[in-house]
Amino acid sequence: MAHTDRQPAVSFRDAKLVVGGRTLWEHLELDVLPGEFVAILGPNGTGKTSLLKALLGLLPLAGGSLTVAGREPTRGSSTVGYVPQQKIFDADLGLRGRDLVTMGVDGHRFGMPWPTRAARARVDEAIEAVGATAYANVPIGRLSGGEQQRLRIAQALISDPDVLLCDEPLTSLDLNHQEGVLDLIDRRRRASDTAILMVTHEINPILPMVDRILYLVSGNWATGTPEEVLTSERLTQLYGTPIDVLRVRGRVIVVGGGESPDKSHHCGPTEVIAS
Ligand SMILES: Nc1ncnc2c1ncn2[C@@H]1O[C@H](COP(=O)(O)OP(=O)(O)OP(=O)(O)O)[C@@H](O)[C@H]1O
Repeated sequence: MAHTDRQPAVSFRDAKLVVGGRTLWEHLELDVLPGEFVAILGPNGTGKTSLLKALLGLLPLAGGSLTVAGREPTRGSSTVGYVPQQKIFDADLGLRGRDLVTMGVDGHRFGMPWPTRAARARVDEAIEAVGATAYANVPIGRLSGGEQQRLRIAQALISDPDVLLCDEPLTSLDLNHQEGVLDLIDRRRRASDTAILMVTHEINPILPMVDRILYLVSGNWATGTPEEVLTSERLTQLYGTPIDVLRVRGRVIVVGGGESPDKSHHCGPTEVIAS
């Protein structure tokens, strides 16, 4: 549960991001409080991953300001944990899950050749916390998608970050593994007040734990609770084309009409957001 009396974990003020000469979004105003869970939605190419990169200090803003735990984001900071989009590791890669997690110690994501005894103990703890002890010494490319994802989460959390960024962490996971991964993330934010920003094309699996949504569309954006943002009126306004939001047995289905935005989504032809 978010605490309103503390400084925001993340704060965008009149923020503008330009990538490759194109303005992805601008005038963005968003505070994310400690312990808050924010889902970032929108069609392909609207700048969701780029927003995470700005938070990681990898992309500078073209205007406005951005702070993470009160400071400008810097590359490699241990304040921010990052679970990147899933990439398949080569089965012949020598890297073990344990090595991957070790790279997360103190934000040194690109290697830590000689971990100290204390670092090794932290790695063991982080691996145990995600339930990955049994396969931590197996080459990571031989593990299932869900097992790999647990180890990525351990890597992202080992530096005890204030903010956890997740880029489509549920892609290619079955329902069981989706639930396992979400449970890990949700437990963490409850136990440590970690703010979560999760990019996703599938809102339904995370709907029960989402506090707010940031919805990006073609340079425009909307923020609010799921009930506020996921309405036909709000999304029609945002997309500039008729959109219907349906609620079916607790699931949200967004249906575009005419020049529908769903063409640019990963989902089926009529469902913009659905699991
Ligand atoms: N380094 C770069 N140079 C030029 N253009 C880039 C660069 N990185 C990203 N882009 C472009 O910026 C736009 C936003 O990319 P981004 O990955 O942030 O989108 P996204 O909303 O996360 O999309 P998706 O849902 O497909 O993952 C895209 O058009 C992309 O091609």
